Amino acid sequence: MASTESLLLCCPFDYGGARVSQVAPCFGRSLRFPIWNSVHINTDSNPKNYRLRVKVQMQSNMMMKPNSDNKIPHVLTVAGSDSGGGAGIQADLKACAARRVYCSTVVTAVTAQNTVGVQGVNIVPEDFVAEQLQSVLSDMHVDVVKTGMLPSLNIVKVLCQNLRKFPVKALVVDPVMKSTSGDVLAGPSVLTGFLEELLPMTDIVTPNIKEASVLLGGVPLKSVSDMRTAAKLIHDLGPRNVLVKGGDLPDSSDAIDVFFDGEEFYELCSPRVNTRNTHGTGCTLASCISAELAKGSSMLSAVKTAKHFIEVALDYSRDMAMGNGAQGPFDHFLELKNINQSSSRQTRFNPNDLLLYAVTDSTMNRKWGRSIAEAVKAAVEGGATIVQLREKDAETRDFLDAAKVCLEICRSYGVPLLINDRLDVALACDADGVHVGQSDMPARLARTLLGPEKIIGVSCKTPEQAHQAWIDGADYIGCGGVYPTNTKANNRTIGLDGLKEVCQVSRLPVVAIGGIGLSNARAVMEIGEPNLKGVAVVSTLFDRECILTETRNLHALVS
Ligand SMILES: Cc1ncc(COP(=O)(O)OP(=O)(O)O)c(N)n1
Ligand SMILES: Cc1ncsc1CCOP(=O)(O)O
Ligand SMILES: [Mg+2]
Repeated sequence: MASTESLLLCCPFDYGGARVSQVAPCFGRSLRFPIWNSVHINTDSNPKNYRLRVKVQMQSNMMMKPNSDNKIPHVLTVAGSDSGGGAGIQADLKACAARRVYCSTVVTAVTAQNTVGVQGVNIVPEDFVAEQLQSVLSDMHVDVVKTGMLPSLNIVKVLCQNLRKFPVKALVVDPVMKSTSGDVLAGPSVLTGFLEELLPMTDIVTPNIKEASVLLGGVPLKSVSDMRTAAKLIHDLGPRNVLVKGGDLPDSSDAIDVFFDGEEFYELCSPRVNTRNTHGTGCTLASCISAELAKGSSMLSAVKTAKHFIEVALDYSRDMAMGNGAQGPFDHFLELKNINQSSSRQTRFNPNDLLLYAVTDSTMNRKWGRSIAEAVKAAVEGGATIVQLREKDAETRDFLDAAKVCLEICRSYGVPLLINDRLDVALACDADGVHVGQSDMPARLARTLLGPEKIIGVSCKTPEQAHQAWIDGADYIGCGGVYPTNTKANNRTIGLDGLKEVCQVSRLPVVAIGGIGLSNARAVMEIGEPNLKGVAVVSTLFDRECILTETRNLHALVS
């Protein structure tokens, strides 16, 4: 059995698709929770019973990092305490810690609560809420204030006074009115405070469909179309952005949230996770949005990251057993995996990185007598903006060694490095992500195994595949082959029309691939689809004498 600092993994292990069940000592039960640091592969004689021994260390990646102004990103949560630890202040603290942001707390109420329901509420007098606000805001630099349970009108007023006195970068309002168990946490008088004072100061408000209905005087919300209307009407109440959460919408296999920024609507869609452990999702989502804003993200990107974090956390915790009630808490700390603080990629995926996507090929490198690392170095020096190691015939160990060297090179240029097909190699070397095709590891599983931060690209030839890639949590689509190519055998060509069709339905950024070179790259980039972000090329860079020159030439053409 595993000790407190090591986990024993016993799994049928297949390099194309690692299936993992893991004994997690902290919970004393099985949990899917990919925490990788170092992996010792002990190949015994029975290939079905390979054993991976995984040592887990608390890593420096759990530390907070200062923003460009040299200040630690800081969220102040103004919310109620949940004695059960699943929601409220406790969820906010865990969410911010998981997103590596400092979190201070102003407690507005103390609830006696568990997985069954709310047994009691003790409201903190408004003077003492004011005292807590004064203590924090007068002393510490706070980037974002996030509100949860605001149980009295006077508390709302005290909060608004303090926000006027101590302005912050953003105000995130989770208009908590009922607990997950249905108990009332804020009565109708509070609504007046929301409508008259708080919402006009708010940067984003995150109601679920019941809360959206209350904010709008009781109109029922039954469809995504109703959610869009509600988002618009709530926006008219003053907040700059609105996220109406559709998790409770009946008859939907996906969790669809509607985001409205005053100009555009976005339907943010993720698969519904089948679990009882959803207590605290609203608090966590708002806290994650706050944390990302505190780190400097744009609003839409903060919302997307937060939504993805929730999806992955719910998925990891779907079987967790805590309490006897109908709704359990989930585990926020899914991210204790090995990211070396000093050298890891620090920002989330930037679609503009797809501009000039260099994909390596071992046959071409052999032909020209160079190592993978030499080829990668020349490509990034020439201006490649992202690199994929596509080493179809490499031995695992050689591939891993080469990947580590290439990762160092790419990191020193700030260029993301992805691994083609091989999640095991990507995990083992802590690459920035993977690219998978339609017959490789499904993107959804890749997301579960790699966690929310890694980049996942999926090959798509059709609009249906593009839609699925979005649902599965991919970051971008590789679309092709656009033109005929000798690099990938038996690969159907879709032409510029096929590329256009995929771009038009894709909610993800797209990179075109297949037969692209100096003669046609401009035509590809000029198809006029805003989400086509770049070209991915193999032979045009790597089946040439001078990779550096070819990359420079292509870079000049596409930028
Ligand atoms: C950027 C990019 N797009 C598409 C592919 C093709 O991936 P896949 O369909 O899995 O085929 P293989 O590369 O594995 O042969 C890609 N590699 N990169
Ligand atoms: C990997 C891949 N996927 C679709 S086409 C292709 C090969 C692209 O290679 P090239 O740029 O040499 O045509
Ligand atoms: Mg593949």
